[in-house]
Amino acid sequence: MAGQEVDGAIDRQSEQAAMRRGFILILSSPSGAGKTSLTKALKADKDAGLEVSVSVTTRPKRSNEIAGQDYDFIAVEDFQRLREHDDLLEWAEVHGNFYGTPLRPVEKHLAAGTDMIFDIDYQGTRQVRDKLGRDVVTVFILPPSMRELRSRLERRAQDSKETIERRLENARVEIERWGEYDYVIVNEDLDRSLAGMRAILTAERLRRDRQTGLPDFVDGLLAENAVG
Ligand SMILES: Nc1ncnc2c1ncn2[C@@H]1O[C@H](COP(=O)(O)OP(=O)(O)OP(=O)(O)O)[C@@H](O)[C@H]1O
Ligand SMILES: Nc1nc2c(ncn2[C@@H]2O[C@H](COP(=O)(O)O)[C@@H](O)[C@H]2O)c(=O)[nH]1
Repeated sequence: MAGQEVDGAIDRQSEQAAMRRGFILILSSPSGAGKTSLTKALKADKDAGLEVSVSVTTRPKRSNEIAGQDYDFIAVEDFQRLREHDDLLEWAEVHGNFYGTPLRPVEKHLAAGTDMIFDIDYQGTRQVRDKLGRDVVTVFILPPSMRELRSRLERRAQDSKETIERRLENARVEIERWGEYDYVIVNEDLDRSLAGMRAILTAERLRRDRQTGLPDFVDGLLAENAVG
């Protein structure tokens, strides 16, 4: 019996040590640098423990996209309604279309202590950082070269020639925002970039101020020491 109580105390201490506040990991980059590829790879990796935010957009669906999974594709009037009702955590006009992050799922996941990943532009990143401060971790993804960026957009073969040119023209303005981010990854090799993302996740999860159970855990440790 005494042994079980001791085991129970240890279990409770482990639970306290594991308690954490959830955070939002934001990825931004010029179009084609690899945010979606990295986000999908992390989503597929159950060990990463990340919920992916599904944005709403007024952009037309690409042939390889699934509505409700890649985006919720909505009309401009519906987008305006979401904005007016404060249903978006952030929103921006990017490459001539509107994009926004629905607020409710974010509130739900963060309250449950689940970390989330956002693929959003620098304008949205500023809004989320202003609202949520230290619960936000930001990563900027750079392409290895502008030539490779163009080649990735062309190889993806999902946008018209005009759309690709417009995105490449906007790339300079976006790249110039790199200094506003906590971490920067040059996405040359996808596996190496993924390893970098996992390292960021691990380090951020170990931050002292995110481990909300630590004070009780340490109290337990010290009490144990006093007895023993
Ligand atoms: N490290 C890499 N090496 C080679 N190709 C890559 C790499 N990372 C991504 N790609 C390819 O480049 C293309 C663009 O990648 P992706 O769609 O992930 O970019 P993105 O940053 O999400 O773009 P957008 O902002 O337009 O959504 C895709 O075809 C993807 O397979
Ligand atoms: N501010 C926001 N930006 C977003 C959101 N969802 C996507 N994006 C950004 O838009 C561009 C283009 O994306 P694409 O899928 O059309 O290629 C890219 O920079 C995304 O990061 C959002 O909810 N808010």
